Amino acid sequence: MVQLGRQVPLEVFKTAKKGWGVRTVKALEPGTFVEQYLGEVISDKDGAQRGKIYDRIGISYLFNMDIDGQPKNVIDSYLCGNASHYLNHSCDPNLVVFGVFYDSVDPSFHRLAFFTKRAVAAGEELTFDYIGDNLGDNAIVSRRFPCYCASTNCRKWIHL
Ligand SMILES: C[S@@+](CC[C@H](N)C(=O)[O-])C[C@H]1O[C@@H](n2cnc3c(N)ncnc32)[C@H](O)[C@@H]1O
Repeated sequence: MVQLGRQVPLEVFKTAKKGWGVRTVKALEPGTFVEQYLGEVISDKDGAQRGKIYDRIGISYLFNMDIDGQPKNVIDSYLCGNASHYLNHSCDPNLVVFGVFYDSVDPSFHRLAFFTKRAVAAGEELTFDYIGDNLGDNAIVSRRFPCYCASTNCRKWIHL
């Protein structure tokens, strides 16, 4: 069983073009639990309202909890959260996010847990795909902005 409270040492750092980001202090094996996305849990309706405000300031910390295509709650880490608040997008990410039922079986109140999808070197930036592979099409509810992930398969724009 994954202990969601046990975290690997992370460091928030200033990236060249993406604002703040998160890197791992230690090398990580594939499949390592890294962190969960924490914040205020709000309805998808309230999330849409806040999304409009965040669009105006050009940054968003909303994470859609949709795991089955049905409207669900949204996690907003703008005011409270943990280091995952600073995780940036990559088109070739080293993290994957899963909906995890940990202390509730209510389908609206699962946790969002990040795991490594490959081996990660110490000091490497941790990223996930904002478009989402396990969590429907809108991992973070927002807008469109140019992608600076610099991976060889970069899609150039992030459409949220
Ligand atoms: C959840 S925040 C991530 C932390 C953010 N870098 C910061 O400084 O607070 C999401 C925002 O980070 C920026 N961002 C994340 N990934 C990016 C990327 N690959 N290219 C450009 N900007 C990115 C965008 O401004 C996006 O709205």
